[in-house]
Order: sequence, then C-alpha cells, then structure tokens
Amino acid sequence: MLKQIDYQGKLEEIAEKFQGRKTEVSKEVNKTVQQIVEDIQKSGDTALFNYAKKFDGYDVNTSNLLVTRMERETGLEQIEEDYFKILRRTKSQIEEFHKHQLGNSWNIFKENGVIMGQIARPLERVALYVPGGTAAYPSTVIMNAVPALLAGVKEIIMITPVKADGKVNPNILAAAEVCGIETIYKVGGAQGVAAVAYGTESIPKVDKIVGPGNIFVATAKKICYGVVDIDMIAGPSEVLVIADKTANPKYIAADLMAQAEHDKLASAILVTISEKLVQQVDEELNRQVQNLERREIIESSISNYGGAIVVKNIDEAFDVSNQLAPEHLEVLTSEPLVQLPKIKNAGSIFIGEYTPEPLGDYMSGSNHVLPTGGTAKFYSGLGVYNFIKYSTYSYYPKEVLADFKEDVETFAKSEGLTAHANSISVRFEGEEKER
Ligand SMILES: NC(=O)c1ccc[n+]([C@@H]2O[C@H](COP(=O)([O-])OP(=O)(O)OC[C@H]3O[C@@H](n4cnc5c(N)ncnc54)[C@H](O)[C@@H]3O)[C@@H](O)[C@H]2O)c1
Ligand SMILES: N[C@H](CO)Cc1c[nH]c[nH+]1
Ligand SMILES: [Zn+2]
Repeated sequence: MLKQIDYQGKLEEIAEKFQGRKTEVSKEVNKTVQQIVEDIQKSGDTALFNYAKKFDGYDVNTSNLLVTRMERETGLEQIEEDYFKILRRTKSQIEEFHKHQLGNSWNIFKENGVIMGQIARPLERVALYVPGGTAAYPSTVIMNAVPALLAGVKEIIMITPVKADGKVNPNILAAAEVCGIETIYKVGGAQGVAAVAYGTESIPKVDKIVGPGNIFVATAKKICYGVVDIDMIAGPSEVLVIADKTANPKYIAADLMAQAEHDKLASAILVTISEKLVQQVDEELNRQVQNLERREIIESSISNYGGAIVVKNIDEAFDVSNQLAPEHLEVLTSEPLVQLPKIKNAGSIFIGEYTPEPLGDYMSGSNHVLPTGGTAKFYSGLGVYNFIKYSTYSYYPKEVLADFKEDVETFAKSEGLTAHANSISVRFEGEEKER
C-alpha cells in the first residue's frame, strides 16, 4: 500500500510528487464550483435547492431549510448522557487552550499627550461549516464554535449538508446544543458556502465562513473569498510522520490510516531514515486495515496520495516536511521535543508516541480545523483570532501635530497629494504670522 517515493534530494519538486494528481482533480473541481457559485449568486434559493437535490438527494425548500426546535429535541432524545459528558469535556478542553488566544486590545500613552492603540472587536455574523458528506463531524462543531464564542461573535450560524431523509445527525445536534448554537441550516457543499457568502432569500449573508470540508467546500471558500472572509483552506486531511529507527511501526501505520480514512483525497506520508521501517509500516498497514470499516477509502488515499520517503538524516526529514507543510505533523523520534525548533511549516504538531494525531482531532485542546495542501506555509489553524478584527486609534494634541506639520506636508507633496498637505496646514492658518 505504501509506495516509496524517490525525490532525489530535490526539495522544490517534492510537493509536485505528492500533489501532482491532486492539482488535476482541483482544476476539474474548480470549473464545477465556479458554476455553482455563479448560479447561487444569480438565482439564490432556487439554485441552492436544486443543487441540494442534485448532490445530496435532499428535497429542500424554504420551510425545511432551518432545523426546528422540534427536530432538535427529537434528535437530542437519542443521545446518551455519557456522550453529552464527552462533548462537554471536549468543549472544556478546547476552551482551556483557546482562552490563551484572547486579549489583543492595547493602548499607549506617550509623555507628549499622544494616545494610540488597537481595539479588538468580534465579527458580527459568521457561518460555521460542519462536514456531513461521508461522515458526520460533531467534533468540528465544537472546534468551530468555541473560538467564535470566546471571541464574542454575536450571531453564529451553522451549515451542514443532509441526505435524502433531511435529518441532521443527532450527534451534530448534541454538539451544537452543548455549544449553544441554535441556528442550523441544512445545506452544505459548494452551494452551502456560496449561499452564506452571497446570501439568498432564506439564508443571511455572513461576514466570514470558517470550517473544514471536502475539495468542493474548500474550493468554494477560495472562490468566495473577498465577498466574505474565510479562515483558511481546510480541505482533505493530511498527516506526515517523521520517524527514526526508534519509532514503533504499529503506531505509524495506525496514525497514517487515521487521516487516510477521511477522504479518498486525503494524504498520509512517512518520512524516515530507515528503509527497514518503511517495510515494517507497510506490513502493519496491510494487517491493521483488515479490521477497519473505511478500508476502501484508506487504501485508495494511501496508494494515490500517500507514500514513504527515505532520507539520509533526520535534518533532511524536517526539510522535506517543511517543504510539504502538512496539516498534521507527528514527530516519532528519540528526541521529539528537542527537535521542535526545526519545524517551520505545519498546521498542528504531535510530539512523541503517546500524542497520536486523533487525540488532537477530539480532545487534546488544540484546534482540528487546520490548513491543508501546503497552505500551512502561510495559514494558521483556527483560533479566536479568526473571529476578531482590529481597529487602530490615535489621538494627537495640537502642539504635537504642529511638530509633525512640515514633515507630513512635504511627504504629502512628494506624492502629489496637496489636499493631504492642506488638511494639515489649514489647521494652522493665520498662526504662521503670529509666531
Ligand atoms: N482540514 C481540516 O481541518 C479538516 C477537518 C475535518 C475534516 N476535514 C475534511 O473534511 C472533508 C469532509 O468531507 P465530506 O465529503 O465528508 O463532507 P463535506 O460536508 O465537506 O462535503 C459533502 C458535500 O460535498 C458536495 N459534493 C459531493 N460530491 C460532489 C460532486 N461530485 N460535485 C459537487 N459537489 C459535491 C455535496 O454537496 C455534499 O453535501 C474531508 O475531506 C476531511 O478530510 C478537514
Ligand atoms: N482530522 C480532521 C482534520 O483534518 C479532523 C477530524 C474530525 N474528526 C476526526 N478527525
Ligand atoms: Zn481526523
């Protein structure tokens, strides 16, 4: 299952080796999604309902788009108290971690009387995307909602796709209940993203869309960016494991498959200094996969978008990983903590053999909505900061402005902007003579 990739030490080509086929898929998807977004923009609900029927088999209309209180209560009746306990424990773990991301307002009082600062304000209305295609993700409800709630977002709406029966998975309803999210629209995919980006007759336009999804969702977010803000491109899941000879092949295989089971477009990559380990991991993959339910998806994603790279030394392993900028990076070496500073690009890092990535998917405390496709080079994972915008402010007394008068006027004139210069000089009109 695990093919070996020889990249011949050419770091720049490494992403192409893994992402080449994905890029082809993306081009096709781009066309489809562009059309969906245009249709929603032009025809609103009519297009939205047509696409929900076409892709999800759901006969949606204005009266059953929003989850009702009755639907919520019926769904919640199916949930055991033990499951609620796990959801509440998860929420508190996520809160504890994300609280550290609060507090970005500040001000300075200078001795000359100038006061300046930055005011952090929550966004007004955001949409949380919760995937619901091949699996239901109650964990994603919590990962999306907690930072938005901590930031103080006033209006939080959730969108998630439903199948022909029109029912939102009860576990998703339970996670929403634990987070106090009551507005849930039964739409998803590219059409759901476009609906909240542009607004339709039944769905309000939002300021920002956050949350992960498959390639259609991720592409729609990319296309709608600018009309709304987005958190990042959080597409099909990825894991990269850096392992030395001390790593346990059983754990590596298990962790590669954990991400591979998300999507046929998911990728799972091993980078190691040991050829023998690659073989052992492959044997483990073939053994463990027998007992897993999503075997077909796992085998497909690992064969097509996964693989193993054997490097000369551990530093080279980190170079490869930094080049690929994986969503999740596991470091399974004899000194994983010491090696932390070598990591430049990764959405979330899992250190040592008892911090398996799935712990972070659910309960470690860090967020699982993370950048994919190499975008961890410039995007961060979801956090409170995604729901906050900043306004700067300044107060200058007259005598300090007078001190800057000539410099600002000269600067403005150097840009040919005499009205800018005038805005300063007019405040001192008539005073030149007096001085
Ligand atoms: N990066 C992250 O942070 C992160 C976190 C969790 C999950 N994920 C990813 O989220 C994804 C979840 O995917 P999913 O499919 O289960 O749910 P999803 O909700 O993302 O997508 C399902 C929707 O895709 C649309 N769709 C499916 N096939 C289509 C087609 N041929 N043409 C147009 N639209 C189509 C449908 O509208 C459907 O409702 C996985 O890829 C998983 O790896 C990523
Ligand atoms: N691994 C996913 C992020 O790529 C998150 C997730 C949710 N549930 C299980 N896993
Ligand atoms: Zn996962």
